[in-house]
Amino acid sequence: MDAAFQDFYAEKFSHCHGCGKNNPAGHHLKSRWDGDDTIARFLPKPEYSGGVPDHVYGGLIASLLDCHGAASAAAFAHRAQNREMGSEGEPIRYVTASLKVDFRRPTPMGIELVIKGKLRSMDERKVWVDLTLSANGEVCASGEMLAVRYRQ
Ligand SMILES: CCCCC/C=C\C/C=C\C/C=C\C/C=C\CCCC(=O)SCCNC(=O)CCNC(=O)[C@H](O)C(C)(C)COP(=O)(O)OP(=O)(O)OC[C@H]1O[C@@H](n2cnc3c(N)ncnc32)[C@H](O)[C@@H]1OP(=O)(O)O
Repeated sequence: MDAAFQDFYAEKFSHCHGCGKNNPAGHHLKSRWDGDDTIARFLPKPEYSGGVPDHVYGGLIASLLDCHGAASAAAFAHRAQNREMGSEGEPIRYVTASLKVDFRRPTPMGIELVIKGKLRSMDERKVWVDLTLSANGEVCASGEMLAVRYRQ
């Protein structure tokens, strides 16, 4: 499988609980291109249940949207410069400044979740990403993210 966007994060920035490869207890979310959009797949472990065992905890859903959205923002910004993540030159890094999540229906446990990102708009320093999290082809949560380019 192609490398994921997160595989190109510098070692020192790879400790995120949601997506850092250097966090042994983390989720290791992996985001990739899906045409002009982005996609990640994730199967939650049973301990991430919500109020009932067969529904996923909302905090995990927000976390997946957060990590996928921030990685997608970086990828969209690279493509806008006709580059790919990991290409030569200074990496373009984004952090989440704002994330809105709408929980539309309970997210079932035991089913691979599909997280998608779509570029809404971009300016010099900000990227707005529309997000969805689906199970069995049904959107269970949607989100809107503002990611801001990280200056350090
Ligand atoms: C800071 C945490 C660092 C952690 C990550 C480290 C490095 C990142 C590097 C690479 C990425 C690689 C790995 C990342 C791993 C996981 C990522 C997963 C996603 C996350 O989990 S990431 C953690 C949660 N995330 C934060 O921990 C951010 C805390 N925060 C800040 O560090 C600052 O807040 C920052 C940098 C966002 C901006 O600060 P700043 O001083 O550089 O710039 P400024 O405030 O001027 O904002 C510039 C323009 O954005 C507008 N703006 C800002 N915030 C807004 C909001 N909430 N709503 C609407 N507009 C907003 C302003 O209004 C202005 O707009 P305008 O230019 O038009 O006036």
